[in-house]
Amino acid sequence: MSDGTSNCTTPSCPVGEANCPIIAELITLRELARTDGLTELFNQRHFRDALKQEMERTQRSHNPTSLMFVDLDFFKSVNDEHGHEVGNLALKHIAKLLIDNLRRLDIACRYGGEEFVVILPGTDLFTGRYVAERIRMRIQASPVHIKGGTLNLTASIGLDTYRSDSTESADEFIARADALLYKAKQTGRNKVVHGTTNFDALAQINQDEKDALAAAFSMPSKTPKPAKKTTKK
Ligand SMILES: Nc1nc2c(ncn2[C@@H]2O[C@H](COP(=O)(O)OP(=O)(O)OP(=O)(O)O)[C@@H](O)[C@H]2O)c(=O)[nH]1
Repeated sequence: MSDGTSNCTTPSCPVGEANCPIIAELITLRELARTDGLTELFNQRHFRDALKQEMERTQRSHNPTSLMFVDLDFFKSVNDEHGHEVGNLALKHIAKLLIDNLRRLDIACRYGGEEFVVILPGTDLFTGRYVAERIRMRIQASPVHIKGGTLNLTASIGLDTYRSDSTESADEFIARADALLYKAKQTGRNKVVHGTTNFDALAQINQDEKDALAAAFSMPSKTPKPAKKTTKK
């Protein structure tokens, strides 16, 4: 996971002390200011800064940036049925699952409540769809272990991509991805709803490349072949 510090300078001690306690405290404070206390993911404030930075990078490099909103389904009932502490445990479980299933350079944040947001640098919509679908499936397949049993969770995901020909602001990009999450909620939950793109480019990706991509994300790339029948002797 990216530490998102590429545009931050490390403060140095004005009198050159090697283990300066003030600088150590400054660094800790800076970490706290951008971290969500419960999940230890980045907080919304850091998310906005990081997103702007990645959008600028897209403009310079022409590499797209994808944005994924992940919102747990019916989370209120988790709190209502099991209590706030179990709800907190579930949020921490999801944070860890995100970290475990993303690249180091992806930027996972807690947007607020039971809503998470992930910036996927250098990721087009096609690849983003694999990532989002994998996250959705992993959440569904990874129950939270609680006292006396397990707790099954699902999430709805909205996904969209910012390209170098886009002229929108960070707020507009956020609103676009968030609207897709809303659509996922409205149309049944536990699903990924993504933006539209010119998928003509995808026609240029051959099946081998699609298979490699699918394998990297542990996703089926094509309809599985029917299993061969075995004849019992
Ligand atoms: N345990 C815990 N619960 C939280 C926290 N932040 C928000 N919540 C709860 O998350 C729940 C969100 O409920 P809703 O906004 O109704 O969403 P939902 O029940 O997930 O329904 P949908 O999103 O429509 O599927 C509320 O009960 C909040 O109290 C937190 O830090 N800890």
